[in-house]
Amino acid sequence: MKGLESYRLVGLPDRAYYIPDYISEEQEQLLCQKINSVPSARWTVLSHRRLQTWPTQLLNGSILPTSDAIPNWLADPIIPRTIDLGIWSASPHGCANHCLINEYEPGQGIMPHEDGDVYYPMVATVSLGDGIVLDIYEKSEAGPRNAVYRIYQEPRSLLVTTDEMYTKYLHGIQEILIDKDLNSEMVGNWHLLNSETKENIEKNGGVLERRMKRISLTFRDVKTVRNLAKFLQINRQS
Ligand SMILES: O=C(O)CCC(=O)C(=O)O
Ligand SMILES: [Fe+2]
Repeated sequence: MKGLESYRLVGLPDRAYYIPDYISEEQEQLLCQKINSVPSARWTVLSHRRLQTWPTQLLNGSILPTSDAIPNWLADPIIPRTIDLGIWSASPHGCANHCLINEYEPGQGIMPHEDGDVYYPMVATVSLGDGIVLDIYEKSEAGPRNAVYRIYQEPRSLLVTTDEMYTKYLHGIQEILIDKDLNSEMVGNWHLLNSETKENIEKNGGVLERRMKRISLTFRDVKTVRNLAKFLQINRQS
């Protein structure tokens, strides 16, 4: 893998990076197997997607109540590679300590939103299964907005967003079965996509049907960590 700067998305606000084929097909399959073999209680089922939270859910939506690491089956080789790329070099723990696994059926998505200041402003997203378009929106008080940028996430890719891309823009995935207008002008990471992906999209006139489940692994560094076991001990002693 080359240095991070070779994967920079130009023409988009500062900063985003896209690395195709970040993991292998074997690694993708193993991850899918593991994700699907956890106890069903591990899934939080929402109306438009379901998700797993590792190593555990946040307390009050802001505190990671454990110093346990993300399990190896989920962390390897993804996190060590992100560390090698230097993306956590300025983050509070120098590493991702939290991962959300989102699963979308074809036609499902996530409303435009921002991830907020609970996390160090950096997200590393690995995609599994189907490809999908991530839309980037300007923050606006006024009604419906159109995406200002679009990023096509291929399976096995890594997308990194940070700085203004994290703090000043919203991101979302439309709840549609067919992504349209996919071309070099509309898709901010077009130059970094696999040539087969581009040929396939061009052959279909810039249109792609979502046919399979898509799973995203979003790695972040939660700023506040409390070791709850220790905390309870101290409280019991006092
Ligand atoms: O699935 C994705 O790529 C985006 C997920 C997301 O925005 C989130 O979990 O906050
Ligand atoms: Fe998000």
